Amino acid sequence: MTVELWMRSEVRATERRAPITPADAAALVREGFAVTVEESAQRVHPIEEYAAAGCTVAETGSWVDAPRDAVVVGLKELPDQPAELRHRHVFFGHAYKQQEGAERLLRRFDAGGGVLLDLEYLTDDSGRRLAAFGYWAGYVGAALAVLHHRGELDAPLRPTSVPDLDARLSGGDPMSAIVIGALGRCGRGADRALTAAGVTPTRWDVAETRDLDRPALLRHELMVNTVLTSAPVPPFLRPADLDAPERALRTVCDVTCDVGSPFNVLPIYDSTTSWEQPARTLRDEPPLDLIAIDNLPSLVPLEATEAFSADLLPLLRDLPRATSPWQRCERLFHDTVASVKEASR
Ligand SMILES: NC(=O)c1ccc[n+]([C@@H]2O[C@H](COP(=O)([O-])OP(=O)(O)OC[C@H]3O[C@@H](n4cnc5c(N)ncnc54)[C@H](O)[C@@H]3O)[C@@H](O)[C@H]2O)c1
Repeated sequence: MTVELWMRSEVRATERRAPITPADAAALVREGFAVTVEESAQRVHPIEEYAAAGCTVAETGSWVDAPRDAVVVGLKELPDQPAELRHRHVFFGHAYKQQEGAERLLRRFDAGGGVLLDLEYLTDDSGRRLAAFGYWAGYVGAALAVLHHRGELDAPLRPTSVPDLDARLSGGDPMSAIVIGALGRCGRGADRALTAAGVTPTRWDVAETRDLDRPALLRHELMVNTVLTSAPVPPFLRPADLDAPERALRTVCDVTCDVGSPFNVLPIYDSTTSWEQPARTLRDEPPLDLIAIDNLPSLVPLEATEAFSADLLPLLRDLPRATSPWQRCERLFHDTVASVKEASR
């Protein structure tokens, strides 16, 4: 049976990324998938490249009328309509941690008989995420931190490319920097940006923070946090640490952006920063600025799309066989919908 994948247009006008590149769409078509791609005003790859890859081109937003069996693939939020969702949807739903609008989204699926296969929960048997944007998030976060630290970051931020950022990073003055969460995806991306800037960072991961040496941390001029924790750990920095006389730290980039979460390792600020205002002053004298942008990979849409699509391609190939990552996703969806309904009884 032919499986139909329907890549929808993203709702947000600033979202230039896509889950599947034209080259990977071509591979899927060669392997017998029917791939439909909606037109999109902002997607980084033009629709002509998808058409040349053998995809059927459809109008923006036409997934609502797609055949019932089509699997609708996207990245970020769905539009508010229709009220009932009939299809299987693959995207980041942000619907399982009681986020704003989560219950309404789950009820739309329940009403239409559709299923959310949430990309965030597509994991291997050990719980590790299989398709993620982390590497380029860490790269952009560290790049912005270096440029800000040098007084070279212009606002508002606009989508750019890795070669452009690499060129802007090269040739500056040396600085001391630390990456925490250095062994992870974002951490390795941060390392790449710092290397492009001629900086060799101190690299900390779980082993180095077990017995946390805050004074050592504060002796770095620049810090990039890329930790992913699922259990509370002592904060790396608390507000009082920012007033320590030995603080050399001037720029913090919190790629993790767990603000408000009980697992937040940087409870030194209470709201994220943005493309319009990427940096916020936390202390005046000596200065300390924060960058905490929660949509970093969208700033390098081409590289982010290519890396994500490479992760997703083997998983899409497995979709017809309902392998264990997909089964886990589907089970989680049904369990969460059941508990939402139970809670409102
Ligand atoms: N700001 C953005 O735009 C953006 C984009 C993508 C991901 N993220 C976030 O970045 C974070 C990292 O994502 P990832 O894909 O790199 O995760 P990952 O699992 O690949 O890496 C996380 C790293 O943190 C380390 N770690 C965990 N606890 C630690 C501790 N107590 N001390 C030191 N190191 C510790 C882990 O060992 C691992 O190496 C996540 O919270 C993710 O949601 C943010």
